[in-house]
Amino acid sequence: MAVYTDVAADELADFLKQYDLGELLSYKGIAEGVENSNFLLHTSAGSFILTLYEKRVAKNDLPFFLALMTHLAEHGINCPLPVKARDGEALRELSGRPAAIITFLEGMWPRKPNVSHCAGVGEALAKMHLAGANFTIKRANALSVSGWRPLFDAAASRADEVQPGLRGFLAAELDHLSSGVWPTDLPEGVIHADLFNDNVFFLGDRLSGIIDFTFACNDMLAYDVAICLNAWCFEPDHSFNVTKARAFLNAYGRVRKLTASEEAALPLLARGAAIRFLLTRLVDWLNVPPGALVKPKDPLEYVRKLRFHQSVTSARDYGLMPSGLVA
Ligand SMILES: Nc1ncnc2c1ncn2[C@@H]1O[C@H](COP(=O)(O)OP(=O)(O)OP(=O)(O)O)[C@@H](O)[C@H]1O
Ligand SMILES: N[C@@H](CCO)C(=O)O
Repeated sequence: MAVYTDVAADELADFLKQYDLGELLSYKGIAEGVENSNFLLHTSAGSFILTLYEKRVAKNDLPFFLALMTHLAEHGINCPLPVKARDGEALRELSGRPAAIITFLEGMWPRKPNVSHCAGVGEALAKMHLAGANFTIKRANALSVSGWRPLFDAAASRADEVQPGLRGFLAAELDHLSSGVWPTDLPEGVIHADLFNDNVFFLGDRLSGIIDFTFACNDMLAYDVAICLNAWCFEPDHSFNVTKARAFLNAYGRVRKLTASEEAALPLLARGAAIRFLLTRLVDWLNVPPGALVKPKDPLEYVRKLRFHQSVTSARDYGLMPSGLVA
């Protein structure tokens, strides 16, 4: 998260009068993250996170995110719970933004993910996919293939300022991914769609919870797997770590086995996931709002990752044995 919209102390104290959360003791903006404005609140009832939803979040989608967290928590996934105000509603408005308070989750996100973290994420992702199976509200993925072209159009004219040749590289990849190759017949369900290391908390080596459902949607389950390969299985120098990928995929497969079609589609899905994050990062890199407390993420990291996936010929390169045999 970040802070794009500031909240004054008296405004926040007034806002909290709508809840049974006691008295506001202290609060501070959270600089981490890039999407929404977030505050850590300490009240006489405990610690909470206040989110003001910003640019990429459509207000109509908020009931989906809030209901999903409740559903997942009821189905054994450790994630924050929306806090309802006295009128029974969790979704409100503050400083002109849609806003919600969620419960605080203990733990730390891993700054340097290791193989054991990757295995933990694989298991948790598969459990989340199973837990989401009977969630009835639907939300299409606004950042799938048809959502990438507008991002490209918004950044194209300045892309070469970030890296010479980037515009042509992105255009060629987008043309490929939108030429009819993108899978349409893989198993679908609720996906997190942003399960990066800063959205997974650990207590020691044990995964303690998952946060940040603001990109969650219905899409191919294997696309979520591909997002995690990008987010968890590369080193700081952006080289691919097949040991981490194998640990992640095997742990996922022990809970929910990937089908042969899902395995075969992984290289393509990983390319799609890489361009999705490359494009949102590029747009954000070129458009930092003046005065915002935010550190934009490096888009070029995803150029390297995308080039790697372009060189992959089968899921074996990600450490999977043929037909899902555990390595
Ligand atoms: N429920 C929670 N419990 C404890 N800490 C939280 C919780 N929600 C958010 N945080 C803190 O706020 C930070 C940013 O949160 P979050 O990832 O939801 O923001 P974001 O703007 O959507 O970020 P991004 O999409 O870039 O990951 C987290 O890394 C964590 O430190
Ligand atoms: N997790 C994303 C930011 C939120 O979409 C990234 O690292 O680019």
